[in-house]
Amino acid sequence: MKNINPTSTTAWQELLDHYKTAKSLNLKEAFQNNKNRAEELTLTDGDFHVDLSKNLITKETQGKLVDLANECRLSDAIDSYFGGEKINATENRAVLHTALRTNNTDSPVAGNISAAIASKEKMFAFVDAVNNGTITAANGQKFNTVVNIGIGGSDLGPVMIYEAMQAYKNDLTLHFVSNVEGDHVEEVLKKINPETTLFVIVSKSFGTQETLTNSTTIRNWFKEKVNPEAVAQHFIAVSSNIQRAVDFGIQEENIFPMFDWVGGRFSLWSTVGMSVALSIGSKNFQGFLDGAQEMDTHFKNSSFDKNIPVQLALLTIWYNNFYKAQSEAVIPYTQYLHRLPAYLQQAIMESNGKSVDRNGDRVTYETGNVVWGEPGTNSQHAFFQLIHQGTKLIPAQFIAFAKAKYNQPDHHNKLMANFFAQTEALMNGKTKEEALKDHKDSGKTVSEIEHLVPFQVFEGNKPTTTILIDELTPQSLGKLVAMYEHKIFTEGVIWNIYSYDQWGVQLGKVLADAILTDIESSKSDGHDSSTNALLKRFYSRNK
Ligand SMILES: O=P(O)(O)OC[C@H]1O[C@](O)(CO)[C@@H](O)[C@@H]1O
Repeated sequence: MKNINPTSTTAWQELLDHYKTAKSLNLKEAFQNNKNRAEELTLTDGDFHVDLSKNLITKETQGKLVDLANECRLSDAIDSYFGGEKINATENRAVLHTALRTNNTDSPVAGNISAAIASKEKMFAFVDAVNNGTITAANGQKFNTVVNIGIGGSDLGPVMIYEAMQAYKNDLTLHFVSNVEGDHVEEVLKKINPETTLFVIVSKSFGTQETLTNSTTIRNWFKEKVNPEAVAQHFIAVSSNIQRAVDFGIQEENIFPMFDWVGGRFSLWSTVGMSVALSIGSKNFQGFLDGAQEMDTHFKNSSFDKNIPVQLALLTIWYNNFYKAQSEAVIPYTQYLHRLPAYLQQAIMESNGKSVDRNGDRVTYETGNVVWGEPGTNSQHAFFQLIHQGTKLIPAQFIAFAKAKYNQPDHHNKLMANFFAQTEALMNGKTKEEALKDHKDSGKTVSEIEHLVPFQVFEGNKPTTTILIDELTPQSLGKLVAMYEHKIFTEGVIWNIYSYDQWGVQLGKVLADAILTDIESSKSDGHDSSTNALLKRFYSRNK
């Protein structure tokens, strides 16, 4: 991929100029002045309807942002991405999670795709055998519980999908142990019957402190509760480090390989999805992969002005680098997606939280957007106040599904009414005149009304993107997640950063190991005075 500093492009300079006038865009007026605005700024792809029209852009802004993508050679970068070039340059690896969801071996990465298909088939054979009772617990009973032991990409993706796919799950109950906190593991062990539980250790490296600590604790507990011989039937592993998994005591046939060309936070399509596949079955898991493939095709083949991930990425760049917005919100209007923001936090912030460009130089512009969110309508009763009336600009993506899973029209209509009302209200705000009108016949005095009205005026003009999808299914979920993956990729290309390493996280791991050695010998004098004092306090109170 070419290393192009985005700020040195003509398009960037033109966007800076354009911003000077564009920043006074009033959305309400823009809609009044152009009856076709919604149509002109809406993108569709099958079951996805993505309305960008309530954003602080015009067709001209969109054109200039597309120029930026072209100058940053996004097309070439997409070819390198799908073509298996080692775009994770600092780790000398290709980035081929897209190869996990295609059956088309007529591709420059046919070898990777064939390996992915073989690994998927092994996973599906296991899943089917557990689900139909061919593979059983050591006592011959059917497994009724699965515990996924993993962290980061080996946890957040599977949890998010499991929660999202509740309407598709079979009678297996899943639990997730991720945090190294002993209380987390204890709380899960309290709930399960080891005799009928399958433990899935998920660790690409099989070297992550949290996962190995939890796995060891659970294995010891299991040996005591059941018997040591039964470990072979109750513990399986997903890893790219087969030897370490074998050394841990997993039978080689029960190790499901991962590939080094799939990054942890993009691995939910691989054998990392084992627990989820067990719970929703291989057919639904295949639907999830098929949906992602649909988005891959859309991303590869659509022109940038009609390309959903590209347009979403360009909006992030517009707000982040020109409006200087500090964060963006993702608000799914369904409880099923309550873990989507947490999942996206890793995918987005671990990928694009970088301050060094591809030449190894400190960037001179903002990268990596902060992302956060919670489901609507709950979030309306929590942080929406700040989006409506705070001082910060928080562009928000609103996601909803036209069709609900259960026939509860009263609930669904109310949910959707809120979904539509919020983006409209964020855009329109409330003028002084409208606020005054609300007090008509209220019985309040003029001075009481005048005192209240300034607090009840909303500036409006708050940007939102509406993503309306037909229905939450394995297919549409896969498509949605892939949409964000390609958005992340596009942002990384334009910011000229490496999106697929995570050296900052590695540093945290090393530092924690060093302090652990101190804690194990109750040492508290090797650090700064704050850390030394905190360690002392910890020793004195942890009794
Ligand atoms: O699957 P592993 O190797 O245990 O790693 C877990 C997670 O740790 C990280 O390396 C850093 O948090 C993630 O990228 C990864 O998903």
